Amino acid sequence: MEVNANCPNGDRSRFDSARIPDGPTNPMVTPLLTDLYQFTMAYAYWKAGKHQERAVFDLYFRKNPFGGEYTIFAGLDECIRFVANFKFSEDEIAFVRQSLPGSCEDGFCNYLRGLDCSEVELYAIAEGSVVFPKVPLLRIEGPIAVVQLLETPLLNLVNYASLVATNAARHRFVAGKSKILLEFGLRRAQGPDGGVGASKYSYLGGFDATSNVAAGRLFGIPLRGTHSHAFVSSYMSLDEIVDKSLPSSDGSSSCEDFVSLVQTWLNKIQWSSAFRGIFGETNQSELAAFTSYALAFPNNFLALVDTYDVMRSGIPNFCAVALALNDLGYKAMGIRLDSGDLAYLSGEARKFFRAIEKEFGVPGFGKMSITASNDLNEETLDALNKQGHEVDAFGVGTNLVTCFAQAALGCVFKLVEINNQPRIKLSEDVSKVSIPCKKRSYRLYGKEGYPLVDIMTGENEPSPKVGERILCRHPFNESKRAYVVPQKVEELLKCYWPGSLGKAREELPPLKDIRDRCIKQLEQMRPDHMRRLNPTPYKVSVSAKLYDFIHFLWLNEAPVGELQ
Ligand SMILES: Nc1ncnc2c1ncn2[C@@H]1O[C@H](COP(=O)(O)OP(=O)(O)OP(=O)(O)O)[C@@H](O)[C@H]1O
Ligand SMILES: O=P(O)(O)OC[C@H]1O[C@H](OP(=O)(O)OP(=O)(O)O)[C@H](O)[C@@H]1O
Ligand SMILES: O=C(O)c1cccnc1
Ligand SMILES: [Mg+2]
Repeated sequence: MEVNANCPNGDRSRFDSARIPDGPTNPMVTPLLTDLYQFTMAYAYWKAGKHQERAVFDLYFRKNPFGGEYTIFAGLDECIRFVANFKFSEDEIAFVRQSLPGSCEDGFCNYLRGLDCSEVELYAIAEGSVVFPKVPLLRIEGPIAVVQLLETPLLNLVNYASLVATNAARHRFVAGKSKILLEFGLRRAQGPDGGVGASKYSYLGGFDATSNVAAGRLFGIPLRGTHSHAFVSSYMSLDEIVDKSLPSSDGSSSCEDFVSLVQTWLNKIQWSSAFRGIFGETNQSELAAFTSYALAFPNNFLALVDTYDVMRSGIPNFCAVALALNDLGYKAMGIRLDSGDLAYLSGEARKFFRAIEKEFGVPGFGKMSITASNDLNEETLDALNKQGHEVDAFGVGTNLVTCFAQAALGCVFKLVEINNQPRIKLSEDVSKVSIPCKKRSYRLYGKEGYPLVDIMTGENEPSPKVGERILCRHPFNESKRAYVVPQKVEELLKCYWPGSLGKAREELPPLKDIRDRCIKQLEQMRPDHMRRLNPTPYKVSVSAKLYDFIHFLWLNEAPVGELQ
């Protein structure tokens, strides 16, 4: 048995045989990363001798983000790493002691000293799943005081992760499967954790790569990048290039003056009848920058072409360098556009590349990759699609990582049972009434293979069966109900942390597998749930028995008003 050195409890045999996960990626994620009121409540539970009472909490959200009808669940891996390694240090205990209002008894410090999550069980939907409002993403059971302490960190680990994964999935949906999506947001992200989290969860949600080197190292996300305007404008002239030699790609020969070869090609393009009148003199400092970059990366030459003038300078300069590389057996990668009308410029660039292919007989030159960036978001991607464009890859930063279109997901953590007694939270706003009881949830699939409905049942109800008709009821609206004969039934909540129970525990899959799951699940959804404009809400329901129980409890708990 392989166990992590940070095992939260000296007695490792108390944990199940699966490996204890490493601690959270961010070392800031400690038991103190919670709200003060969780500690004051824990103290009060302890003082009242109530801290060991067995509680069940659900973590769920109430409304899908970005005006859509689906959400991607992300952050589970970090939640389990946190729970598995939950343990207070002496320093932390001392800080809690001094932070609690009034005096704190020694007994509470001793209690914190022995505290871990060995008595906690955590059930969850698989990370990367498509999920819907009101259905618990996590169900956490355990002694009320410790589970209460977990509320804020678990919400913190799930909320942004799921929001940005959903944002990424939505960008992927608009861009289409065939496009490359690059996450470029680190410089604009909400601090270091925002940046690293954005890279991780954008990849999970369907992006192909990130520019964030730390995220590449931490999570194995493919790294991609181009160069910036500073690189282009840092060059003054071709004279700056001292070492001009470049061996051919197969090493059989060497070009002693690559700069001259580039200039020869630029002349050829300039004087060819196909390009006459399109451009005159190009910017020579830009040509120097491109040439220099090609000398450094002959196999990966990609140029940012909008520093001076895309069509009159950037594109012809790029083509001259690419053709010179081609002479030596190298294939240039392409260009990046970072300003202007990206539909128009990508179309013009494509025409230019095709004309080069034809004029100089270079097969494949017309298919040169075009990357676009600059304040992209779902709307601009959609607008570009409608106009028609020739972009192969999109670099998306600010709007993706800051989730500019919606700041937070709004997951909540609600007590649904204590000491086997179901609890409900009432609200004037029906959508905010919690669904009581320790529950199971299932996804029911229809004839066409699409998920039809998610249904929650009481813990001890029999599970829905394939081919057996079941009544699915809207949790709060009496008139909304439907019979479903499922063709496939998938139980959603699986045990990811059994505490010291001997139960089997779900493995935490690698990020790449979580991403694959996300992509596959999104492809399985009925298209009308996915469309951007007025998508159809997915049905979330409860069993007839749970429906009756919710309404019984509601009436029981709600005081009857008196009219005067
Ligand atoms: N064809 C298009 N349709 C819709 N939006 C587009 C199109 N092309 C570009 N955009 C978007 O329009 C905005 C253009 O940005 P902006 O007005 O700042 O000018 P710019 O060309 O980027 O100039 P700058 O050199 O200052 O960056 C960006 O958000 C970009 O994503
Ligand atoms: O626009 P975003 O989606 O955030 O994508 C990342 C941007 O960051 C870089 O430039 P930066 O914004 O630093 O400078 P610039 O816009 O002035 O080129 C890059 O050239 C992109 O434009
Ligand atoms: O590699 C790039 O082109 C890049 C990286 C980060 C931000 N903008 C662009
Ligand atoms: Mg910009």
